[in-house]
Amino acid sequence: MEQNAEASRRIATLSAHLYPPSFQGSSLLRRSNCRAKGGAPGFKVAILGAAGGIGQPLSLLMKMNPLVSVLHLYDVVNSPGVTADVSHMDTGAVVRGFLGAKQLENALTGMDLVIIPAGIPRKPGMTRDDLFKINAGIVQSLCEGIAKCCPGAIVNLISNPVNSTVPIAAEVFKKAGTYDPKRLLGVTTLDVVRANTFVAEVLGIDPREVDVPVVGGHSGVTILPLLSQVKPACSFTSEEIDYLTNRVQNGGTEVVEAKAGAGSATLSMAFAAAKFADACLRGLRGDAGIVECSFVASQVTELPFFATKVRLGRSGAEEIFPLGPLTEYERASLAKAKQELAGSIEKGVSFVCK
Ligand SMILES: NC(=O)C1=CN([C@@H]2O[C@H](COP(=O)(O)OP(=O)(O)OC[C@H]3O[C@@H](n4cnc5c(N)ncnc54)[C@H](O)[C@@H]3O)[C@@H](O)[C@H]2O)C=CC1
Ligand SMILES: O=C([O-])CC(=O)C(=O)O
Repeated sequence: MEQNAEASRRIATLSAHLYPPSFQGSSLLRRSNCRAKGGAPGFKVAILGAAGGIGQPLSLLMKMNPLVSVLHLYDVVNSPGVTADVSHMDTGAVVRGFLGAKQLENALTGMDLVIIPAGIPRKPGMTRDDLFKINAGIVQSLCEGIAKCCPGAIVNLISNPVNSTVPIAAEVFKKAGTYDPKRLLGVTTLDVVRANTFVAEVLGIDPREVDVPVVGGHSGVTILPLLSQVKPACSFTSEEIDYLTNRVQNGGTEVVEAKAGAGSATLSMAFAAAKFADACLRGLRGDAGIVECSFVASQVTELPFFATKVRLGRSGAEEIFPLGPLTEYERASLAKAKQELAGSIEKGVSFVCK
């Protein structure tokens, strides 16, 4: 019996490779299903926008994550190539590729975690809000697919402007009757990653030892590093506070300008997204004490969405931590952040509710 099963598994694997790597037919699915049965236990993760500047290195990093058993790579272009490439890595996750809107539902069905880096990036001179026109519609249609095919999945939203795309996603889920605020997380990890790096440089220590809470949102003055709450405990001069706050707030623009028209942060963003996704998966597994900053539905301020530290658990963002004591400088920055955030959130909400 066992020998027969093993023989048919091998034949299925071989015959799947006789077909061109077309993503239209069922040959790919047959091959994947065959391998999935023997796959490692773990979570099912989809990346939407997997062939992009962020999507490709993120696909690589998620294929390396031992908590991932199945990895679905979806894009409107080039996903077959990225899938073939990543699928040759000898790690546990089974990789399947999906191309174009007709395959979105198959890409999403059964997923535990959906990561969304789909959408256009900035060029020099643009703000993140300039991306709204195109990215709002992309996020809306992808979230409609999530509501239909995997309404219980955790969603990690990367597409900019995050301050507006997270409210868009929330409205789509509300309309579909599937909204669970705990499961919708805007990814602001890159702000924390940058803050840790820049603070470590100033302090002359290893960035892996530094933890800077970054609150507010993910654009310009809405990005607020709380330098009074850095771990390990330390103090900064007012010049250092100005320098660090500005550098973290403009980290994205620094990369956009350095890339000179070739896009925005992709590699550091893939690193940050993989770090955040791993934290979400460890939370889903039931690990205790998983805390990350994220832009979520929140009652920490009067705004409906705000980034603060959240505790990640089996159902997503299970606890949202308050801001903690702020300095006068931070209180003034918070007021500016809230003013800009309010407009960006409203813009996202009215895009869906218009
Ligand atoms: N949250 C954050 O901290 C950060 C967010 N971003 C944002 O991430 C987004 C992606 O950036 P990059 O990867 O550099 O851009 P990219 O242009 O290199 O890749 C985007 C990918 O999305 C795909 N795409 C477009 N429409 C799609 C749809 N309807 N369904 C699925 N895929 C679709 C494209 O085909 C492309 O492969 C941008 O909006 C960017 O601003 C970038 C860096 C940091
Ligand atoms: O700056 C951009 O456009 C991309 C981004 O969000 C970042 O790098 O933080």
